[in-house]
Amino acid sequence: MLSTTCRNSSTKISSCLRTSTSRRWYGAPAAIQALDPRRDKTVQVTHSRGVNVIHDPLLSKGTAFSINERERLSIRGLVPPRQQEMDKQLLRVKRNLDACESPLDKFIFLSSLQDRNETLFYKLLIQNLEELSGVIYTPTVGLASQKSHSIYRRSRGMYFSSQDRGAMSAMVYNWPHDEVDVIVVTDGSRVLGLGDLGANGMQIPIGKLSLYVAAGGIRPRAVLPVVLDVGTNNESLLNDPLYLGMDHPRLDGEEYYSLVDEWVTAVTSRWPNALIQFEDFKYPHAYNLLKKYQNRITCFNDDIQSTSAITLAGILASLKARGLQQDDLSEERIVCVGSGSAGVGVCEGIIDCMVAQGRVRTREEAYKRIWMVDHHGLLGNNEIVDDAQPKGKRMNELDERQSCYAKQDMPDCLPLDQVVERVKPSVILGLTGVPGVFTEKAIRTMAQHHERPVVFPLSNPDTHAECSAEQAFKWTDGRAIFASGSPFKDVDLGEGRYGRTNQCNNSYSFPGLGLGVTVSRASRVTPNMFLETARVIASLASRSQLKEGILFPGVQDLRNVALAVGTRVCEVAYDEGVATAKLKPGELLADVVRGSMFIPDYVPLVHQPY
Ligand SMILES: O=C([O-])CC(=O)C(=O)O
Ligand SMILES: [Mg+2]
Repeated sequence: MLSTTCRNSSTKISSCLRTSTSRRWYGAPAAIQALDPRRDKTVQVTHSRGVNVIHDPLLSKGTAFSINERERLSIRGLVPPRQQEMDKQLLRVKRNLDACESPLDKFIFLSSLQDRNETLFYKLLIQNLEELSGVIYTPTVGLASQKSHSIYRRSRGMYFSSQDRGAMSAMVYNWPHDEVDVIVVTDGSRVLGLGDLGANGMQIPIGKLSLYVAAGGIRPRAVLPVVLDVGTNNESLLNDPLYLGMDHPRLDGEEYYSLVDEWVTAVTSRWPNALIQFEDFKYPHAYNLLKKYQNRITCFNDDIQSTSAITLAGILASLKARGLQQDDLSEERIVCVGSGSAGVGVCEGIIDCMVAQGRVRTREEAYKRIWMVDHHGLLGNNEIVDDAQPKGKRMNELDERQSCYAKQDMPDCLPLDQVVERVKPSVILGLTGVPGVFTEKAIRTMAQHHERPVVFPLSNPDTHAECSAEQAFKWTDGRAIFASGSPFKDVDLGEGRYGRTNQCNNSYSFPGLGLGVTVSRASRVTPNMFLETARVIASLASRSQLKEGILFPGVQDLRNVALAVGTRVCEVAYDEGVATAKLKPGELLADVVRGSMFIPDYVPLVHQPY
């Protein structure tokens, strides 16, 4: 467990790392260092020349090629004569970006920059992470996904579709890079809270992987965004002549699972060490795939597991903010609205934590602390007659994961307002994808019973949040502890007081997780990695920040958060015996992790003939 004594977020993160690594040290993984020319800041070697260098976003320096490089790489005369360093380039791209009128224009501009010059793109992104994560990631990436087929410029990543059956093990060799550390894959069936967007879902893996690089320090050439295009049930996309995905309804059942299986076999045969992140798969496919693969390959599901880690971190931090014991979650009364992959995943993480804290004896006891509500109402007992809903309406739809939460002493399908009235929850979580589901009545009722009600509308993008920050603070007289999946501005409460908003998004958890898994070359992603991720993040805000309702460091600090999480995940990997990177004694683990993080600086580019 990391230190909880530090004060401000950046000193806190670094001293947490010291505390963490003082327990043990590991040597630098020589094999890993040797793979990346950027880590030791020496040179980058390429077989390419001329326009192939200028047009390769991983090699291109735009106008920053030196005279020497221009000569040796045969690009003399192919770029303007003046050599311009990165600071000037940054000035130009930032000005152009600021001139874009809409967030979608900014998205298109940044995608084009990423396609021209990844080093510059990542420098700009890291320097402006808070502002730009809202463009390349939620909320704007949601709009960009909806419009992806009409704003399409250039392909990024790989598509595997229903017409590629039998060809996938060959297709994976079409990807130009032998080293792939992280793959983010979606079938586009539940893109954020926006539903089925088919092949347009590609923008999500691209955005996630941009954060893997910017925050998690994974190398740009070692990431692979993937869409499994199994069709779409989105009629308006199917009828749109510009749509770029397969024009048939979604495959399901055996047809679906065998296609995913062919893909998993193909990618793991070419890149056996890569971490696979399943993203935005609809329930129950998300769970079925996780169950099938989590003990076979290095993989996890972002919406189930890393959303769970950050939400747990938020609840743990809120305990401290409310002057309660962080190591006792079992006194909380939690209403979770949403029973899909994220809802169930978040609740499982909370249950795991309650059990790990040793305050409940069994999981059954822990389930009693969570009331789950779906679009029908409470998951309750359909034997208890309630006029509000016809008896037996929904119970048989629940699977074994959801039915653990069904309350035997309350009527099934009880509406949210009545659930809140009866339960008097301290925490309400929204994972529905349905905007406005948190009613004024429900939140006001919470505020009557709790000094600081914890209100987390977590659905993305912001237009799909269960309530806005403004509503949460208005309905609680400014007393809410508020966190949302997508960013909301702090709310001016008057008289110099502000309602502080937190972004409780898995972007706080997955980059560090991927970093730790990559550096340790963990063969499995284990439940403890998520629990420890939550604990690390929950320990990062200072006492005074917590008092104000600030639960996490800001988005601008995501790189430091990833470093703290990555270090802890590495430790867990070695402790649990799943790490496979061969380490020699000599360095602190935190230094190894920090030293492995990609930094977007130009290094001399050297041509090497084949
Ligand atoms: O992408 C995000 O912002 C968080 C996430 O995984 C989701 O909402 O599906
Ligand atoms: Mg997601």
